[in-house]
Formats: sequence, structure tokens, C-alpha cells
Amino acid sequence: MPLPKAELHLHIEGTLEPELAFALAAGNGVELPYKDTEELRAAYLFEDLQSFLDVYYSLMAVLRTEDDFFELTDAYLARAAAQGVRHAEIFFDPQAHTSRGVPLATVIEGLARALDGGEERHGISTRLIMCFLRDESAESAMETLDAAKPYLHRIAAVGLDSAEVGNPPSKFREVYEAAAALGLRKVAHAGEEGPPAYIREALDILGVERIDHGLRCMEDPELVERLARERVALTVCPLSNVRLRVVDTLEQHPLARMMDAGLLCTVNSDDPAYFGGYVGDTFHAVHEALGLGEEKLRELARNSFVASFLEDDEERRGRLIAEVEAYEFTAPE
Ligand SMILES: Nc1ncnc2[nH]cnc12
Ligand SMILES: [Zn+2]
Repeated sequence: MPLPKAELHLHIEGTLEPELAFALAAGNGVELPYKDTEELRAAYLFEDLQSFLDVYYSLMAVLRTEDDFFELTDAYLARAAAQGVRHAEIFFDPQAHTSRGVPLATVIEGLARALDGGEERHGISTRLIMCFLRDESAESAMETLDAAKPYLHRIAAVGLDSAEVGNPPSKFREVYEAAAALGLRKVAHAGEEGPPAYIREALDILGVERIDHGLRCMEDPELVERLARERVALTVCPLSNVRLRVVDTLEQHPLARMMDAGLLCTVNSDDPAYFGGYVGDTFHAVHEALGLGEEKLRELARNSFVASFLEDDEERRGRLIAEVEAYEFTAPE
């Protein structure tokens, strides 16, 4: 049995495996600019975040119906469950779909149908996090928040993703204020490719509770000290950081140093279909490459539940943390 864990940084569109992409393309009459899954996989050699985003957004063309979103999400839950995921807080990018003419209702109803079966079918409790694309305008983000009002009971939090550099958190001050007024919680990608100052803005201007990625905080010792003192969780994605060339190799990843600095780190898969592994694979990889032993892996798993938005189900959180504490390692992940 794998180590129980929560996944807190997972873009559902980033779980679109090539095989499913081709199956959906055939069903929806969408022509992909790749001959087969092999040729598509060969395109997954990224230079940076933008070169990944170009492929990621273009492949979304195959997602058209509510059933497509259901199938995508149910497939993720099955894979995640097999790797010990017991709770998942899942990002989705509404603007990447509405801009292609797919109604928000289609997206959310497909996702929600899969998530509603998450506990029964896969033993995974879930939350949805609606992300704004930071390279789109603040007005577009506000329109998206407005359009989501009929579905607020389905959405736990708002997030901020896509091309970071040149799109600082402060651009979205008003929409985050509006989201908070609607009772939504707040997270944001910051310090992936962007500077430590973006992490400060996310905390001070947007009032986020967690920072997604955040690894560039390591360039700013004062910020590290603050993040540690305030117990701000960082949802770190080591395999993503290597594939998007934020770090050169996994062996050079700062995760171990971040944990040693007292940061509340979790590890996550980000876009597992593109980055070579789901979250259990990520635990395994950091064990191998960084020499993180059993107690460090246990800390990461414990942190994932501590940092989760399970406040409305403290009993489940407590039970899952107790399982982590009692876990006897047979394999590292
Ligand atoms: N790693 C990442 N950074 C920013 N936006 C994203 N959207 C999907 N994956 C992302
Ligand atoms: Zn991400």
C-alpha cells in the first residue's frame, strides 16, 4: 500500500494523456497536428514554461463535451488513487475552454460528475480550484468569476496560473478581493519562473493562503524566514521544474534545502501527463535523486494534509494524518 497523501497542485488539463487525447480527437472530429501518440510525446521536450503552455493549450482542443471532462477527471482519480492519493485539490482553467466556445457549465458539470464519485469510486475526497490565466486581462478574470457564480458551491478556491513573468499578482488585486467576498479561498502560482517579489505580492496584495511552486523564494533569505514563520505552504512540483528548466536536474532541486529551512513543503505533479510522473512517482523520484529518507517523505505526506483545505472535514484530515504517522514503509512512495 502506498504512503497516503494529498495532491494540492494538479491541473486537470495537465492529466490529458496522449492516448486519451487521440481517442477524444477521433470522437470529436478534431484533427491533431501529430501523427500518433509517439509523435505527440516527442513534442514534450520543453524549453521553458511558455513552450509547454503552447502545447498544453493546443491539445485542449480535444476536450469538448461534458463526458470528455468527466472521462479526463475520472482517469486522473484512478491513477492518483493507485499512487496513494486520498485527497486532491484540483485546478482547472475555465478561460482556456470558454475562449474555444466550450461553455463553463459543460466544463464544471463534467468535472463535478467525476469528483462526486471520487470518494466512492476511488477513495479520494476532492476540492476544485478555479484558476485565472494571468496572461489574460484582469477584466477577463473578473468576467470568469462572475460567470462562475452559479457554481460557487462546487468551487473551494481561486488560483492564478499560466505565463508568470510580466504578469505579477498585483494585476489581479480586485478579482481576488471579489473572490474572497464570495467566500472563496485563495492560492496563486508565484516564484516558479517569476521573482521572489511575486511571492510577496501574492501574500500581501492577494492574501493567498498557499503559494504554488514558490521555489524562487530561496533567492531571498528574509522571505524564506517569513514563509517558515507564517507556516505558508508551498506546493512544490519537482518533476515539472526539471521539465520546464526551472532547475537543471532533479539532483539540483532545492526541495531538501527548502525543508531544512523550515518551509512547509508539499510535493505535487502539476501536469503529470506532460512531466513524466504522477505524485507517487514524484515521491519516488525525490527519494532517489535528493536522498530524502522515510521521515522526510512522511513529513511531505503529513504536510499535504496539513496544508489542504479540509477544514470542513477535520475528522477526515485527522484520520489521514494518523494513517501517515502509522505508515510502515515498504517502498519509498
Ligand atoms: N506549471 C505551470 N505554471 C503555470 N501555469 C500552468 N498551467 C499549467 N501548468 C502550469
Ligand atoms: Zn501549476
